[in-house]
Amino acid sequence: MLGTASDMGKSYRPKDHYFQKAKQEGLRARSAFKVDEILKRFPTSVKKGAAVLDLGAAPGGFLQILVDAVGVSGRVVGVDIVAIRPFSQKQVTTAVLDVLADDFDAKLAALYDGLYDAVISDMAPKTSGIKGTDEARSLRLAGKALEVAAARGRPGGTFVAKVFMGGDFEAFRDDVRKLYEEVKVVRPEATRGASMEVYVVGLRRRAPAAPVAS
Ligand SMILES: C[S@@+](CC[C@H](N)C(=O)[O-])C[C@H]1O[C@@H](n2cnc3c(N)ncnc32)[C@H](O)[C@@H]1O
Repeated sequence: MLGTASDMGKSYRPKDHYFQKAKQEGLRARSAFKVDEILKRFPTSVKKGAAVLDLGAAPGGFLQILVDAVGVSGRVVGVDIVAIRPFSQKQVTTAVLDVLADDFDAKLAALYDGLYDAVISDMAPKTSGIKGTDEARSLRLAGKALEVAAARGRPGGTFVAKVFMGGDFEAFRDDVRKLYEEVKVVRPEATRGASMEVYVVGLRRRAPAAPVAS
C-alpha cells in the first residue's frame, strides 16, 4: 500500500511524518495510526475479548492495533484480495478473499461462524482518477461492509468503514444510522492532506426487530 519513490513517479513526495513513525514503531502501514485514533476516541468500540472483522486488511497495520485491543482472549479475522504476511499471534486469522465475490459470505463463515463485536473496513478501490467513479467504487465496498455487519454483527457492536466523501455518501451514512444508534464521521489526523476519505463509525448496533406475533 505504501508507495515508494520509484512507483510514485512524478508525484513523489518525501515520506511523511506518519510513514516514518510507522517504520520506527515496526508498524506495517501508516494507516495503523488511523484505527488507533478511532479506538482511542471511542474506547468502548473494541473491548478485550472481542471478535473483530477487518475488511481490506493488507498489509496488516490495522490488524497490529486490533490484536492488541482484543488481547489474548479475543479474535481478529482479516481479509483482503492480496495476501497478508502471517501473524504470530494465534488469535489472528487471515485469508485472501474478495468481498465482492459471489462466494464471499460462505468463505467468510468458514473462517469464523460466530457474530462479530466490530466490523471494520479500510477497503479502498483501485482509483481511476475519475472522481465520480472512485466515489461509487468506494461506496460499493463500504456498502458491502455494512451488509456484512447487518448479517454478522452482534447487537451492541461497532461498525467502522472508510469511504470517499461525495456521491451517495449521505445515503450511505443514513443506512448506517438505520443499523446503529449513534453515527459519527471521523477524519483521523494521519489522513493525508488532500485525501477525501473519512471513516463512518456506527456505535451500538441495534438489535434485530422481534418478529411480530400474528
Ligand atoms: C488502504 S488499504 C488497507 C490498509 C490496511 N487497513 C492496513 O492497515 O494495513 C486498502 C485495502 O483494500 C483492499 N481491497 C480493495 N478491494 C477489495 C475487495 N474487493 N475485497 C477485499 N479487499 C479489498 C486492497 O487490496 C487494499 O489492501
